[in-house]
Amino acid sequence: MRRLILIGDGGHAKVVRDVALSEHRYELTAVLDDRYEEAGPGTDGLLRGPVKLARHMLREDDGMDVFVAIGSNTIRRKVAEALQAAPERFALLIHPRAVVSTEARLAPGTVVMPGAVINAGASIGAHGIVNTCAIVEHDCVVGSYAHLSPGSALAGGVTVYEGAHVGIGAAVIQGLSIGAWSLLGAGAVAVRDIPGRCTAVGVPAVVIKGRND
Ligand SMILES: CC(=O)SCCNC(=O)CCNC(=O)[C@H](O)C(C)(C)COP(=O)(O)OP(=O)(O)OC[C@H]1O[C@@H](n2cnc3c(N)ncnc32)[C@H](O)[C@@H]1OP(=O)(O)O
Repeated sequence: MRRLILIGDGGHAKVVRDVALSEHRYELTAVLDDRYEEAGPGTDGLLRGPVKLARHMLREDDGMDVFVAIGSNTIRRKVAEALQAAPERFALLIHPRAVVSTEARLAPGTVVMPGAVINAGASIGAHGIVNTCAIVEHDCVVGSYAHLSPGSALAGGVTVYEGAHVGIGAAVIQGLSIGAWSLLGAGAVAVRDIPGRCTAVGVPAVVIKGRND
């Protein structure tokens, strides 16, 4: 069984940890987060320590992989890039009760939460989050560092560009795109393409502001 370092010890990481354990492919070894200044055992016996330990641990142990379990798309990218690890050292975590087509492609560093459905021809980029019960219909293309929140739905052939966040319960009708690093608000319905680096809300979704983060 390979060993796994989880980076991040917040709410999202709790759920990622459940997914990792439910797959029985990994033995969880360490939970690293910059809230910990020193390395030491946590109450659960796992190593706790700052994120900077990860690079050394990965270098020293070929049987160890890593997963960046940080909910913020921008921070997840920053931390994943700083690790400078080969793509295959980033775990791909899929909950056993997610439904993923054999004709879908998922990149390393991505997590698929329970109840999510990813249909044929869809692809999910690296370090994505397909959250609880999200639906990714056939032929969708989801970029790296994107987050599809719980209960969100992409109809067929939707493109979600890098770093975009589709809010909880939001929907995108077929063939449209959500621009890079944009946020589609909770419960919104996109009926037109949403440009990059903006926040759009409502039904139908309209852009309310730009985003610089
Ligand atoms: C497991 C997990 O927890 S995964 C995380 C899932 N989380 C989400 O999906 C959160 C998505 N975030 C949202 O929907 C947020 O409300 C945002 C990002 C759209 C807006 O947040 P902010 O940038 O802080 O804007 P703010 O709260 O000031 O709202 C701006 C205006 O938009 C309205 N608004 C905000 N969100 C929405 C929404 N989802 N739908 C409709 N209108 C909205 C506000 O009422 C406000 O209107 P007003 O100016 O007339 O008063």
